[in-house]
Amino acid sequence: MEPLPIDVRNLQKTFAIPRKEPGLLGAVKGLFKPEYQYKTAVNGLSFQVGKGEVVGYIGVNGAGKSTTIKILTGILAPTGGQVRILGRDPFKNRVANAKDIGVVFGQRTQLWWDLALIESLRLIARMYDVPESRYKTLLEEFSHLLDLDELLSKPIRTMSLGQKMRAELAATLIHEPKIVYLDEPTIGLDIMAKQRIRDFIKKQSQERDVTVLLTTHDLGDIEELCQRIIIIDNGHIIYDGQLSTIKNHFGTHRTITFETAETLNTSRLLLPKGSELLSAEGNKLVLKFNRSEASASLVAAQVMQQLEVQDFQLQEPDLTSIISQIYQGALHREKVMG
Ligand SMILES: Nc1ncnc2c1ncn2[C@@H]1O[C@H](COP(=O)(O)OP(=O)(O)OP(=O)(O)O)[C@@H](O)[C@H]1O
Repeated sequence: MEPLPIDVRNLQKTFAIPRKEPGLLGAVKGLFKPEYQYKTAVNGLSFQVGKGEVVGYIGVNGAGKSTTIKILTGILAPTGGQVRILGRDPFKNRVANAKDIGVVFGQRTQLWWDLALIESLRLIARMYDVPESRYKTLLEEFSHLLDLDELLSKPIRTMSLGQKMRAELAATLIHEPKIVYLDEPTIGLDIMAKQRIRDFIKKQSQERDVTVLLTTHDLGDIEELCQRIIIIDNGHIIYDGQLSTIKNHFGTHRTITFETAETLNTSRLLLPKGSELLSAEGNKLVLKFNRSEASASLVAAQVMQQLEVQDFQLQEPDLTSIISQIYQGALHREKVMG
């Protein structure tokens, strides 16, 4: 049986930070008899990620996300528990592990600043022993998907943020890693650039079975790419499960927008049970309803009995507000099944 891409059991990382007394005397004392204070960044994490899965790894600043990624990529050694990446210990087998993984840190580049992108890509392909013909095929594919044609001859230092990120993704995937860790891949980008990057990531996971662990504060990334999310808080996992479960549980209200044939006169409109009027302007009517009291089909049917409706749309609950409720402790107050 193939080993799991990511297998984390009871992972723990405690940093020992030297405590320094003030002044020169303190510095000298610290040299001979250092005292430490301890910070546990991750505490008892367990999760597994399968082949081709795209998992959103989210939490507030300082929750422990970067520490986890650093351990999974083999940069840091854990202080407790066990990590296996494709069956290996990533810290003890850093070289072998590096061949199978790709890492993108949103604000840092791993490319050579002064080299043209094409030269960086060629170097990386050579470092990883990518066969020439395979390299050519991938370069062509990535150029098309990430619109790299005009960038290939440009040095990284002359690129805009969005161009750099496209270059970075190409460089990360040119050796066809099985697992990719993406830390804020769309940070600071405009909507078009974000979309291109999300499409690229989606394609890599769907067509090449690349496993993706995605750290982001951009819930649009999560919404478009992840079916499953892991939420981490203060070093602990507080939720690991389907995004849809969280949405259904916390998104108690939905909105439904109707377009009517004639200009609205709401004075005689009888609002369906469990719904309230959000707005009525021209021929657009927006109602909000509580999902535990009414269903979309009932609300729609009752409105359509009274008005000539040409079209209507149901809006999904807004993920941003749901996640912020969870960050504020909503999960501690309720039990949600993953
Ligand atoms: N090298 C270190 N030495 C001491 N403490 C550290 C170290 N690295 C991280 N920490 C602490 O561990 C905790 C978790 O940090 P981590 O960077 O993993 O969080 P994060 O979820 O990635 O946050 P962000 O979203 O801000 O990147 C924080 O309290 C942080 O201060």
